[in-house]
Amino acid sequence: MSQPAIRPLVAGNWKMFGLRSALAQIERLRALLAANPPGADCAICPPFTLIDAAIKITAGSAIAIGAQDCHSADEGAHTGDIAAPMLADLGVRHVIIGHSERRTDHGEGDSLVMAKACAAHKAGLSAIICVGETLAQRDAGAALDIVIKQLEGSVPAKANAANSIIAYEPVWAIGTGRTPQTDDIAQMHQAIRSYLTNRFEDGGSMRILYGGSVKPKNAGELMSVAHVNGALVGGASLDSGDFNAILDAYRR
Ligand SMILES: O=C[C@H](O)COP(=O)(O)O
Repeated sequence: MSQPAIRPLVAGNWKMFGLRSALAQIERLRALLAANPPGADCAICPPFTLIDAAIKITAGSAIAIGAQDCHSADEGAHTGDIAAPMLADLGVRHVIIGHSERRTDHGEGDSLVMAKACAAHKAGLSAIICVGETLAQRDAGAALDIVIKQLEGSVPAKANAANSIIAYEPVWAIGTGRTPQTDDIAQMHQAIRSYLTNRFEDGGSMRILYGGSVKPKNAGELMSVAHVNGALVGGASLDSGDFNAILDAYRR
Protein backbone atom coordinates (compact mmCIF):
# COMPACT_ATOMS: atom_id res chain seq x y z
CA MET A 1 0.00 0.00 0.00
CA SER A 2 1.41 3.42 -0.89
CA GLN A 3 2.23 5.74 1.98
CA PRO A 4 0.51 9.14 2.22
CA ALA A 5 2.79 12.11 1.55
CA ILE A 6 3.72 13.61 4.89
CA ARG A 7 5.19 17.09 5.17
CA PRO A 8 8.22 16.68 7.46
CA LEU A 9 8.85 18.82 10.53
CA VAL A 10 12.25 19.76 11.90
CA ALA A 11 11.84 21.15 15.40
CA GLY A 12 14.56 22.61 17.57
CA ASN A 13 14.37 22.04 21.32
CA TRP A 14 16.53 24.62 23.04
CA LYS A 15 15.99 23.01 26.45
CA MET A 16 17.24 25.25 29.30
CA PHE A 17 19.59 27.23 27.08
CA GLY A 18 19.31 30.76 25.80
CA LEU A 19 19.43 34.27 27.20
CA ARG A 20 17.86 37.15 25.27
CA SER A 21 21.01 37.40 23.18
CA ALA A 22 20.10 34.00 21.69
CA LEU A 23 17.16 35.60 19.89
CA ALA A 24 19.69 36.70 17.29
CA GLN A 25 19.90 33.04 16.25
CA ILE A 26 16.18 33.06 15.45
CA GLU A 27 16.52 36.28 13.47
CA ARG A 28 19.37 34.71 11.50
CA LEU A 29 17.44 31.49 10.94
CA ARG A 30 14.52 33.47 9.60
CA ALA A 31 16.79 35.09 7.03
CA LEU A 32 18.42 31.77 6.09
CA LEU A 33 15.06 30.07 5.53
CA ALA A 34 13.72 32.99 3.53
CA ALA A 35 16.76 32.82 1.26
CA ASN A 36 16.61 29.05 0.85
CA PRO A 37 13.29 27.51 1.92
CA PRO A 38 13.37 23.81 2.81
CA GLY A 39 10.69 21.32 1.89
CA ALA A 40 9.84 20.85 5.55
CA ASP A 41 8.06 22.69 8.31
CA CYS A 42 10.31 24.26 10.87
CA ALA A 43 9.80 25.04 14.55
CA ILE A 44 11.90 26.37 17.40
CA CYS A 45 10.99 25.60 21.01
CA PRO A 46 12.90 28.10 23.15
CA PRO A 47 12.60 28.39 26.94
CA PHE A 48 9.40 30.04 28.18
CA THR A 49 11.24 33.32 28.80
CA LEU A 50 11.99 33.80 25.10
CA ILE A 51 8.70 32.65 23.60
CA ASP A 52 6.95 36.00 23.32
CA ALA A 53 9.94 37.70 21.70
CA ALA A 54 10.54 34.70 19.42
CA ILE A 55 6.95 34.86 18.20
CA LYS A 56 7.34 38.53 17.35
CA ILE A 57 10.60 37.87 15.48
CA THR A 58 9.10 35.02 13.45
CA ALA A 59 5.75 36.67 12.63
CA GLY A 60 4.93 36.09 8.97
CA SER A 61 7.81 33.65 8.54
CA ALA A 62 7.98 29.89 8.01
CA ILE A 63 9.19 29.33 11.58
CA ALA A 64 6.61 28.16 14.13
CA ILE A 65 7.35 28.67 17.80
CA GLY A 66 6.80 25.85 20.27
CA ALA A 67 7.11 25.34 24.01
CA GLN A 68 8.83 22.56 25.92
CA ASP A 69 6.11 21.62 28.42
CA CYS A 70 2.70 22.61 29.73
CA HIS A 71 0.59 21.79 32.77
CA SER A 72 -2.31 19.35 32.50
CA ALA A 73 -4.78 21.92 33.89
CA ASP A 74 -6.08 25.01 32.09
CA GLU A 75 -5.33 27.19 35.11
CA GLY A 76 -4.98 26.87 38.87
CA ALA A 77 -2.80 27.20 41.93
CA HIS A 78 0.33 25.61 40.48
CA THR A 79 3.26 27.85 41.29
CA GLY A 80 5.84 28.03 38.55
CA ASP A 81 3.83 26.10 35.97
CA ILE A 82 2.56 27.24 32.58
CA ALA A 83 -0.84 26.25 31.18
CA ALA A 84 -1.51 25.34 27.56
CA PRO A 85 -4.03 28.21 27.05
CA MET A 86 -1.30 30.65 28.11
CA LEU A 87 0.91 29.29 25.35
CA ALA A 88 -1.87 29.41 22.78
CA ASP A 89 -2.59 32.98 23.85
CA LEU A 90 0.98 33.93 22.89
CA GLY A 91 0.73 32.29 19.47
CA VAL A 92 2.59 29.09 20.31
CA ARG A 93 1.84 26.28 17.83
CA HIS A 94 3.52 23.17 19.26
CA VAL A 95 4.35 21.94 22.72
CA ILE A 96 6.79 19.15 23.52
CA ILE A 97 5.25 16.71 25.98
CA GLY A 98 6.89 13.88 27.88
CA HIS A 99 10.48 14.54 26.88
CA SER A 100 12.71 11.98 28.59
CA GLU A 101 14.41 14.79 30.54
CA ARG A 102 11.05 15.68 32.07
CA ARG A 103 10.18 12.04 32.63
CA THR A 104 13.49 11.70 34.51
CA ASP A 105 13.93 15.13 36.15
CA HIS A 106 10.29 15.57 37.16
CA GLY A 107 9.10 11.98 37.45
CA GLU A 108 6.54 12.39 34.68
CA GLY A 109 4.86 9.11 33.82
CA ASP A 110 2.69 8.13 30.88
CA SER A 111 -0.63 9.12 32.47
CA LEU A 112 0.58 12.64 33.22
CA VAL A 113 2.04 12.89 29.73
CA MET A 114 -1.33 11.93 28.29
CA ALA A 115 -3.12 14.49 30.48
CA LYS A 116 -0.72 17.19 29.30
CA ALA A 117 -1.24 16.19 25.68
CA CYS A 118 -5.02 16.43 26.22
CA ALA A 119 -4.54 19.92 27.68
CA ALA A 120 -2.47 20.90 24.66
CA HIS A 121 -5.15 19.61 22.28
CA LYS A 122 -7.89 21.43 24.16
CA ALA A 123 -5.92 24.66 23.77
CA GLY A 124 -5.53 24.09 20.04
CA LEU A 125 -1.84 23.23 20.21
CA SER A 126 -0.05 20.42 18.46
CA ALA A 127 1.53 18.06 20.99
CA ILE A 128 4.95 16.64 20.19
CA ILE A 129 4.75 13.51 22.34
CA CYS A 130 8.13 11.96 23.14
CA VAL A 131 8.89 8.29 23.64
CA GLY A 132 12.11 6.30 23.73
CA GLU A 133 13.97 3.53 25.48
CA THR A 134 17.00 3.65 27.77
CA LEU A 135 20.23 1.87 26.85
CA ALA A 136 19.53 -0.87 29.40
CA GLN A 137 16.11 -1.45 27.85
CA ARG A 138 17.61 -1.63 24.36
CA ASP A 139 20.37 -3.99 25.51
CA ALA A 140 17.69 -6.18 27.08
CA GLY A 141 15.91 -6.38 23.72
CA ALA A 142 12.91 -4.51 25.13
CA ALA A 143 13.06 -1.29 23.07
CA LEU A 144 10.05 -1.99 20.85
CA ASP A 145 7.86 -3.15 23.72
CA ILE A 146 8.82 -0.16 25.87
CA VAL A 147 8.05 2.37 23.14
CA ILE A 148 4.72 0.80 22.22
CA LYS A 149 3.76 0.77 25.90
CA GLN A 150 4.70 4.47 26.16
CA LEU A 151 2.56 5.24 23.12
CA GLU A 152 -0.36 3.32 24.61
CA GLY A 153 -0.10 5.26 27.85
CA SER A 154 0.86 8.71 26.51
CA VAL A 155 -1.04 9.34 23.29
CA PRO A 156 -4.66 10.44 23.87
CA ALA A 157 -7.57 8.67 22.18
CA LYS A 158 -8.43 11.89 20.33
CA ALA A 159 -4.97 12.26 18.78
CA ASN A 160 -4.85 12.84 15.06
CA ALA A 161 -2.40 13.96 12.41
CA ALA A 162 -3.23 17.64 12.98
CA ASN A 163 -2.88 17.74 16.76
CA SER A 164 -0.20 15.15 17.51
CA ILE A 165 3.35 14.41 16.45
CA ILE A 166 5.34 11.50 17.84
CA ALA A 167 9.04 11.99 18.58
CA TYR A 168 11.07 8.81 18.98
CA GLU A 169 14.14 9.67 21.01
CA PRO A 170 16.29 6.85 22.32
CA VAL A 171 17.39 8.21 25.70
CA TRP A 172 20.94 6.99 25.18
CA ALA A 173 21.27 8.98 21.93
CA ILE A 174 20.32 12.33 23.47
CA GLY A 175 23.27 14.68 23.75
CA THR A 176 25.77 11.82 23.44
CA GLY A 177 26.82 12.00 19.80
CA ARG A 178 25.63 8.40 19.45
CA THR A 179 22.81 7.39 17.14
CA PRO A 180 21.17 4.01 16.52
CA GLN A 181 21.96 2.07 13.37
CA THR A 182 19.63 3.18 10.60
CA ASP A 183 18.17 -0.36 10.51
CA ASP A 184 17.20 0.00 14.16
CA ILE A 185 15.60 3.40 13.52
CA ALA A 186 13.72 1.94 10.55
CA GLN A 187 12.46 -0.97 12.65
CA MET A 188 11.29 1.34 15.44
CA HIS A 189 9.62 3.87 13.14
CA GLN A 190 7.88 1.06 11.25
CA ALA A 191 6.59 -0.31 14.56
CA ILE A 192 5.37 3.15 15.61
CA ARG A 193 3.70 3.64 12.23
CA SER A 194 1.93 0.29 12.51
CA TYR A 195 0.76 1.15 16.00
CA LEU A 196 -0.59 4.55 14.91
CA THR A 197 -2.27 3.13 11.82
CA ASN A 198 -4.00 0.44 13.85
CA ARG A 199 -5.19 2.84 16.54
CA PHE A 200 -6.03 6.05 14.67
CA GLU A 201 -8.03 6.65 11.52
CA ASP A 202 -5.36 8.96 10.12
CA GLY A 203 -2.45 7.24 11.88
CA GLY A 204 -0.79 6.72 8.52
CA SER A 205 -0.42 10.50 8.21
CA MET A 206 0.83 11.30 11.71
CA ARG A 207 4.36 12.61 11.75
CA ILE A 208 7.01 10.53 13.49
CA LEU A 209 10.18 12.49 14.27
CA TYR A 210 13.55 11.03 15.17
CA GLY A 211 15.54 12.77 17.92
CA GLY A 212 18.94 12.11 19.46
CA SER A 213 22.25 13.60 18.27
CA VAL A 214 20.89 14.83 14.93
CA LYS A 215 23.66 16.96 13.42
CA PRO A 216 24.36 18.46 10.00
CA LYS A 217 26.68 15.56 9.17
CA ASN A 218 24.14 12.77 9.84
CA ALA A 219 20.81 14.48 9.09
CA GLY A 220 20.67 13.42 5.44
CA GLU A 221 21.10 9.75 6.32
CA LEU A 222 18.74 9.80 9.32
CA MET A 223 16.01 11.72 7.53
CA SER A 224 16.05 9.30 4.59
CA VAL A 225 15.00 6.35 6.77
CA ALA A 226 11.46 5.14 6.04
CA HIS A 227 8.81 6.63 8.33
CA VAL A 228 11.17 9.28 9.66
CA ASN A 229 9.13 12.42 9.04
CA GLY A 230 11.57 14.94 10.44
CA ALA A 231 13.66 15.53 13.52
CA LEU A 232 13.57 16.83 17.06
CA VAL A 233 16.94 18.51 17.40
CA GLY A 234 18.54 19.53 20.68
CA GLY A 235 22.10 20.88 20.78
CA ALA A 236 22.45 21.55 17.06
CA SER A 237 19.34 23.75 17.09
CA LEU A 238 21.08 26.38 19.22
CA ASP A 239 23.16 27.51 16.26
CA SER A 240 21.16 28.83 13.32
CA GLY A 241 23.85 27.72 10.86
CA ASP A 242 23.82 24.14 12.13
CA PHE A 243 20.03 24.01 12.28
CA ASN A 244 19.78 25.40 8.76
CA ALA A 245 22.32 22.81 7.58
CA ILE A 246 20.15 20.03 9.09
CA LEU A 247 17.27 21.38 7.02
CA ASP A 248 19.42 20.71 3.93
CA ALA A 249 18.14 17.14 4.29
CA TYR A 250 14.91 18.57 2.89
CA ARG A 251 16.39 20.75 0.17
CA ARG A 252 17.05 19.54 -3.34
O1 LIG B 1 14.70 17.19 22.19
C1 LIG B 1 15.78 16.95 21.65
C2 LIG B 1 16.52 15.77 21.97
O2 LIG B 1 16.58 15.55 23.34
C3 LIG B 1 17.81 15.58 21.24
O3 LIG B 1 18.86 16.33 21.80
P1 LIG B 1 20.29 16.32 21.05
O4 LIG B 1 20.04 16.66 19.63
O5 LIG B 1 21.10 17.35 21.77
O6 LIG B 1 20.82 14.93 21.21
